[in-house]
Amino acid sequence: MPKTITPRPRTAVGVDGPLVSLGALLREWLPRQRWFAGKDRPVTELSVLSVTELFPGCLHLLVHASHAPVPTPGGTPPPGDCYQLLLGLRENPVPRLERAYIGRAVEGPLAGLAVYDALHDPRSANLLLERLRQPGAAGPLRFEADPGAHLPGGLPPRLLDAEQSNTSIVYGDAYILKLFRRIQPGVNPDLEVSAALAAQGCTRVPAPVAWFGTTEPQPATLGVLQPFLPDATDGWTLALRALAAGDDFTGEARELGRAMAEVHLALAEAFPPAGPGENGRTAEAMCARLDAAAHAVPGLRPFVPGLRTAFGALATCDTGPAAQRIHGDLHLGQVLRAGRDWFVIDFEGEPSRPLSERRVPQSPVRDVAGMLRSFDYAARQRRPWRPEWARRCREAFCAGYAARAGWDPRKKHALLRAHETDRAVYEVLYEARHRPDWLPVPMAAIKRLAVWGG
Ligand SMILES: Nc1ncnc2c1ncn2[C@@H]1O[C@H](COP(=O)(O)OP(=O)(O)O)[C@@H](O)[C@H]1O
Ligand SMILES: O=P(O)(O)O[C@H]1O[C@H](CO)[C@@H](O[C@H]2O[C@H](CO)[C@@H](O)[C@H](O)[C@H]2O)[C@H](O)[C@H]1O
Repeated sequence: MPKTITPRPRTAVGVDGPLVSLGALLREWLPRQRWFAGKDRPVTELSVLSVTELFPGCLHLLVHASHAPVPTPGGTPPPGDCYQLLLGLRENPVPRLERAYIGRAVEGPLAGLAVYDALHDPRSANLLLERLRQPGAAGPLRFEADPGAHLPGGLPPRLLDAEQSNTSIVYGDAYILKLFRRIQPGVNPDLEVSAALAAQGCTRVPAPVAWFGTTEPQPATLGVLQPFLPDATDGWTLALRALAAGDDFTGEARELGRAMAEVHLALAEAFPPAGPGENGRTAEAMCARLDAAAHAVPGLRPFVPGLRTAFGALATCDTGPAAQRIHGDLHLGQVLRAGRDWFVIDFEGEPSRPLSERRVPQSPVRDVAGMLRSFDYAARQRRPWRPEWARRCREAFCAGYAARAGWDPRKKHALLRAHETDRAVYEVLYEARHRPDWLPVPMAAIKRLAVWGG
């Protein structure tokens, strides 16, 4: 069962804690947030795991949202998730913070105060940067910085309003702070991997300059500050632009393949290799994920037998490239092009998987499959959809990858197909939960992948 930070007894909001007043507000507000993972299951209880006054008028909270357990094949989903919140408290709602307004506390010691998401407030964002500039402790929170980094103060903050799994603030177009929203115990691979790659001398990944975490109720990473690439455009935007203009994207795709191979080589240097992947175990895990996804998304059920053949073929094929640390959630939105160079960001892995699982070495083919799926997503953004455009980008990406990695993903047919299928299954679940309008995109791939040879 995925690990999550779980509540201790007697701290439940609405029981007798000092935050008695926030329970009702958060219960209504949390499920509406893009980053809230349990949208498909009602919240049965909210508990406050830790509260720290970060500065006057700003509370840092770790909150656990419990859900009624739903038995599914492949395991019971976690009873809930832990989320990081920064809450601003003011006497009166501030008009310019209207979008961030959560509500007015009606009971308890905070009664009468206006409560809002403090990350929208430039004053709180500034104070947070100041905290990162001065490493040290605040209650259970620990702020740390790269000793070689000299962070300037007074950089104007700007909240990114991209649809994200987390929340990011850009400071003066020089740094970007990502606050993880869904918190699991342990070091977050986004910090762990980017720090290891920086130590390795890999310049394709922005190196962390400061970060913070908590020691309670269990050690966990809460946020990472990295250099911001001001003139960068993400691969998704570039791909859609090329499609709209009828432009070829194969040159970019080839370069991207090369860049990704370089990152994989650096990752293999930075973390001990794990030996040949065990395809049988990987196939079993893929089958279990398929069953769980089909349980949650009925539209997937007719395709299960066909999809299983891809996993069956994996179980009996050659081992393939050694398992190693990988990106884990690679798609066009995770790569940035600045000038002629591609950079790779967000090494967090698939947000719905337990951290421990995301840190396990996996086949690099998984990342290749993620990017191939992304070309398909992009090509389906236009009508009529452009299968030829996607096919050529996929070829070019693999060719660029092969030129640098020394092995060609196209020659690992069964491995690639199984990982692409597993990734499409993940996408079906992701879209069903977060963006039901997008569900037809991965479902189209599912229909294709369920037919052997398709
Ligand atoms: N170092 C950076 N430089 C420029 N833009 C960045 C950088 N890091 C992230 N971004 C922008 O922020 C967006 C969200 O970042 P990401 O790490 O993918 O967050 P999430 O995990 O919430 O999806 C990216 O799509 C990109 O546009
Ligand atoms: O960027 P995140 O780490 O939050 O990743 C999650 O959200 C992505 C969408 O924003 C999702 O990616 C899927 O949609 C993309 C287009 O928006 C497409 O390029 C990807 O190929 C597709 O997987 C990702 O799966 C999810 O983990």
